[in-house]
Amino acid sequence: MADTLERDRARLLEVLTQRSFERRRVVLSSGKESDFYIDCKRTALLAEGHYLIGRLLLEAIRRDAPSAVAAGGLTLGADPLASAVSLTSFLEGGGQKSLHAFIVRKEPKGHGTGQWIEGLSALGPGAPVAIVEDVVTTGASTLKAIERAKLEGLTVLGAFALVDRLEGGREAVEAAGHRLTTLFTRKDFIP
Ligand SMILES: O=P(O)(O)OC[C@H]1O[C@H](OP(=O)(O)OP(=O)(O)O)[C@H](O)[C@@H]1O
Ligand SMILES: O=C(O)c1cc(=O)[nH]c(=O)[nH]1
Repeated sequence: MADTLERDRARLLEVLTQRSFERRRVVLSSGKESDFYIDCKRTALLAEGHYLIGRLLLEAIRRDAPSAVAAGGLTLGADPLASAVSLTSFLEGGGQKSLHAFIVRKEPKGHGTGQWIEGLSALGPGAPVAIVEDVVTTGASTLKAIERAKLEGLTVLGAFALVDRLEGGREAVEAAGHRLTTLFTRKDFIP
């Protein structure tokens, strides 16, 4: 099992490097400029990437937040991650141990239900959840998901991201009292 997870981790890094990592000038979500970008969606929306992300994020959640009953995060980056974790948990045994997925909107839905979180109705009040994220830069998006989940009555056990760009996001999330687990850091892409 440990061997296959290690192999999956190496393969996910290979796919992210080939498909998602680019050296180019970009403006980031925070408004900061950077000379590289990691578009994790390109990997997460590939069949193989979706599979690998599901396996590896679920394993991290089971290890660091074993009582989580759901995984979700801020749309859009987190959407395929939450889906992958949820599907994988069902395929790996289903039943009581599977994790539901949820999606935190950036703005509340402007009509209909007006809700902030899709998938909330499947979760009871105070339900323990894991926040998932693709890239952590300043940590603002992760914190937005955490704060909204808490405001909607969920209990946040921790955040789980694919890549930590090592630009202060971990410190911000931890300063707010939350644990952050990441599969990779910028050093895996720029040694
Ligand atoms: O740690 P931060 O400084 O918040 O930056 C990281 C966030 O930025 C990106 O999302 P983006 O805002 O580009 O939105 P998208 O997922 O809808 O593309 C990425 O998916 C993270 O959520
Ligand atoms: O900070 C961001 O906006 C950001 C950085 C990055 O490498 N990838 C991404 O999707 N967003």
